Amino acid sequence: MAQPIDVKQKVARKKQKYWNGYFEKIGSQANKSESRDHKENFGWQYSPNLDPLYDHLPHPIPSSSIPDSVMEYIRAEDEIWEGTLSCPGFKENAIAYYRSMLSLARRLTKVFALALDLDENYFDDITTYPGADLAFNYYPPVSSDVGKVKEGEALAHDVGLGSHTDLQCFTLLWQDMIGGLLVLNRGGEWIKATPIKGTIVVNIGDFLMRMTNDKWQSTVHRVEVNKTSEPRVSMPLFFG
Ligand SMILES: O=C(O)CCC(=O)C(=O)O
Ligand SMILES: [Fe+2]
Repeated sequence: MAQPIDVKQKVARKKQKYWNGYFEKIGSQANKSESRDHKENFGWQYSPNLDPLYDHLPHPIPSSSIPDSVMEYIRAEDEIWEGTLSCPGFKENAIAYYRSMLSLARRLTKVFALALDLDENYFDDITTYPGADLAFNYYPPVSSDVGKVKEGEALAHDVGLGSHTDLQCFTLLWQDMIGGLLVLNRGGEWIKATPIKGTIVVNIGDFLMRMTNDKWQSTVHRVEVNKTSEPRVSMPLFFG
């Protein structure tokens, strides 16, 4: 994110058809009743080519090895990686992280299945080609940005990322030690998800809420505007 804007715009999401690439600051608004989001991010969508489950196949995986009914839902746009090559190691490290999170997510589906009194392999068949999207979120310190806040929007109402639930089954969220993530508890109070070193936050998403007939509820959460002097980084994997 420290790259010049023209380098980042080379991989701009608006040049892509799907949710792949770089999204500029104040470019999104997760909740229309709150401010635009004071964050930028780089994200990408699932590709079987990155999935450890298919390491035994030749790469790139021939499309004949993937069912047509799956191919039509693959949203990866590999050209985004070309535009990141000026950052040595970025692509390799990003993909290594993605692959470990994908493996962890699959292990967690077994824990969830057992917790729901199901066979531990219950989710295996429906996660062979999962929705698995990763984002690197970057929340710059907002003090230097205040002048750019839309007129009429009080800073007190500004958010890093507006209140929302995640769409997929669950999210594995790594966050740095800056803090700012809030979750809404069942009593309607916003609770700080204070960062704990070496841990990740697991949020239930809307699909799992639907699949469990609302027994497990998707977590409403948001991120406060970053008023510290350091940028904040988080890395969610949305899995479903
Ligand atoms: O940055 C965070 O802590 C939360 C990110 C998030 O909720 C999202 O990207 O959906
Ligand atoms: Fe979220």
